[in-house]
Amino acid sequence: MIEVEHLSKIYGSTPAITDVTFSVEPGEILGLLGPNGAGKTTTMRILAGYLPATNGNARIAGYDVHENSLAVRQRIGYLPETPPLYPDMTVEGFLHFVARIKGVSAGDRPNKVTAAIERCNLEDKRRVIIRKLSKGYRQRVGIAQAIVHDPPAIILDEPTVGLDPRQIIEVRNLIKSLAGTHTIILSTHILPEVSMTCSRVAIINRGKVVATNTPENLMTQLTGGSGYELEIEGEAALAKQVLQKVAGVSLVESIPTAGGHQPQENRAYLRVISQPGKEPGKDIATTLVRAGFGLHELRRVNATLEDVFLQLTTEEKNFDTEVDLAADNEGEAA
Ligand SMILES: Nc1ncnc2c1ncn2[C@@H]1O[C@H](COP(=O)(O)OP(=O)(O)OP(=O)(O)O)[C@@H](O)[C@H]1O
Repeated sequence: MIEVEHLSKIYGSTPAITDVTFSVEPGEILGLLGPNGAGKTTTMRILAGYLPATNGNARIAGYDVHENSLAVRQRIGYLPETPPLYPDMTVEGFLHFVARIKGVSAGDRPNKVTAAIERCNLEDKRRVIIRKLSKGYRQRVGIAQAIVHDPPAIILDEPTVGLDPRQIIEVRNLIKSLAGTHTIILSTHILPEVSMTCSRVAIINRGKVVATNTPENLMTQLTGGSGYELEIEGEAALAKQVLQKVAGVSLVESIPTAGGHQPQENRAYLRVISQPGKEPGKDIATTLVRAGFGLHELRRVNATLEDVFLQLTTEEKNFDTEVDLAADNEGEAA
């Protein structure tokens, strides 16, 4: 439904995005996740037809966003970072206006406006002037204007930014309810948002897509699955040597402490990453005890999306792995 190929944008001499490639299948929610300045807004503005790319191309429902920008605009709903609202209009009046400029016929408009109002839980605010609405309600009106013409694709730039926790949950649920019947891209710099809302994630850093996959696969592929945290009595370097030989162990590293406890004297703290699909916990315990180490704690820890994100966006050396992953995905999508 959405195909982005080798997209680049250079502002003057500053590259904002470089060779961005990803695709979104019908009915999917793709999260574009990246730190501030990563290039999320630039990518979304190009997709929405508001900004020409310097290189590459993007298609929505088969239409090139640059060459067929009118056809694309009719088929997408776009919520920019700041919702484009007319504060002196009522919610209903504004949605009628948007429906008209989006090409909805006069006969269809009342039904489409009512459907958007219901979908976004705005029934109580139908006749309220937008200026008088809270930020959360304004955001809902922003989403309502994006979906009022019932577009197959929806592009949402940081849809929960500035909302309170309750409003965030409501907006996330609303977005999830739109999946299936709509294809959605949302941008965020909030990690839990991606795990909670999106079926796939494209991590973007310094203008480049460094990984694209489901949140679960990213965690498994990039961190090698789950692992264990250990608190032991004995020489850490020796314990590492012993554990490295245990079947199913891929990596052993020292950590400052385990389980968030205060580190104690004469104790060593280790993190063991297991190979995907392996559970070496029992053998780790047996091996350590047989080798004469005191085992105070062995806890299973699952890799989080935060681990993956930090690995991808802070360590330059990991970029090779990331590019491979992105390439794997392109292969899958083709
Ligand atoms: N109009 C512009 N002129 C020059 N540089 C720009 C312009 N717009 C964005 N940039 C630069 O392009 C890069 C990407 O910006 P972009 O707004 O796309 O990032 P973002 O991921 O959306 O960030 P944020 O989460 O902070 O909104 C940044 O380095 C930014 O400074």
